[in-house]
Amino acid sequence: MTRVLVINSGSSSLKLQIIDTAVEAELAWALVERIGDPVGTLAVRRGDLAGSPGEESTVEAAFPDHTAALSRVLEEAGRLGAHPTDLGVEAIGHRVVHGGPDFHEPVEVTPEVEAGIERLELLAPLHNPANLRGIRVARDLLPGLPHVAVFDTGFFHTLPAAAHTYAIDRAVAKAWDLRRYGFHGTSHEFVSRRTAEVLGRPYDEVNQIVLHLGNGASASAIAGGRAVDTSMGLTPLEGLVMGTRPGDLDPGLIIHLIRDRGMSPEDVSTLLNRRSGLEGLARARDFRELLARVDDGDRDAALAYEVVVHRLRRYIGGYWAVLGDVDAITFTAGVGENVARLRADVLSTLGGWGVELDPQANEDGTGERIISRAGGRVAVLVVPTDEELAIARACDTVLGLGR
Ligand SMILES: Nc1ncnc2c1ncn2[C@@H]1O[C@H](COP(=O)(O)OP(=O)(O)O)[C@@H](O)[C@H]1O
Ligand SMILES: CC(=O)OP(=O)(O)O
Ligand SMILES: [Mg+2]
Repeated sequence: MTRVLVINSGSSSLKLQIIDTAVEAELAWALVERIGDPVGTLAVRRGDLAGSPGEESTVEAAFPDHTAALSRVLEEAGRLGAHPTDLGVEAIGHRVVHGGPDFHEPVEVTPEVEAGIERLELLAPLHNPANLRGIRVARDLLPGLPHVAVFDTGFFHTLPAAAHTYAIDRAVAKAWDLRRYGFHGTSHEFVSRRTAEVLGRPYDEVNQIVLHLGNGASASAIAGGRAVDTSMGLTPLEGLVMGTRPGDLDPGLIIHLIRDRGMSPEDVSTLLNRRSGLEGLARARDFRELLARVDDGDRDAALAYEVVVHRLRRYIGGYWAVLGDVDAITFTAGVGENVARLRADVLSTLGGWGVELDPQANEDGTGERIISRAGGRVAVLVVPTDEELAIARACDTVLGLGR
């Protein structure tokens, strides 16, 4: 039996799962949101253990920081009989967003690894500081267990040079490791492997475009199992329009704001990381709120939606040309899995390229499925991502637990 606690620490959230990797079952699950706000929420659920029904506990309270959030999760989990110690957890796996030039594969966290993750905080300010906090808090509260870091950038380590190179002075790029790294790689790999399995084809024979549309959003082009392009770059700012980030923009805009408009680099970082995307265009906190406002006739929301659709089409078209031929387009993550209307709108111009949705499968189905018309040239799928399961499997491999 191999049991792993997986921790995905966000800037203001904490997601946990205890997974039995031998049977790939989820034994417990927890989510804390709005850490640092006056009132946050916590939900803990115990899985269906040995036939006994799962139980859930929800709490509204202030969680001043990640330590407070994790200790409360452990307390509630203990009440439900789902404390990591009760469940015999042997290792803790962490999602770490930026692996920089040094980390490509999942690794056991040593003091050197921790220092490396800390050095990368500047490049992923929404993510790496929280990831590191998650590692430290978990070590304090659950001493004696090995920790494994799994990097979002790992899967994109093998991008061809043409796709990862910024066309700037090579010496500058080399001195500071400035290149496109790509993120959400754990998800793109998991989802693209599942896509091939659902289609019943060998992974290395399928050309695919994966659209991971969550709070952060990214696209990837995968040719026969190898990522050949992805939309995020040196940082998770580049590419698609996201919840609070703009995706692609002219770097001249940043120079202009700092040099001519009196903004500090810190102001610009806040603008681009927290006050752009859906939030900046329409003051929408998330995609559900955006859609509700579009339906109410809100013009800012309608424009934001159009910008999202336009950008997605541009990436799909670009990746099609990079791949030469596309077998499958797969949607995943919170928005990609749940918003049928966005999937239909984005693909509506691609009928001539052999992309045709089955409206019923798109709108009424749930979970993992093919949503294109039977017999069409290009398969379109929804595949729920499971970064936690992928991280738990990586822990097994790194620590040799399953043997
Ligand atoms: N049923 C739904 N309908 C519309 N949007 C949804 C739905 N469920 C989740 N979302 C959207 O998904 C996004 C969060 O996706 P998720 O993959 O959980 O992001 P992250 O992991 O980055 O926090 C939010 O914009 C949320 O509004
Ligand atoms: C890299 C990234 O943007 O992650 P998330 O979607 O969790 O914010
Ligand atoms: Mg996510």
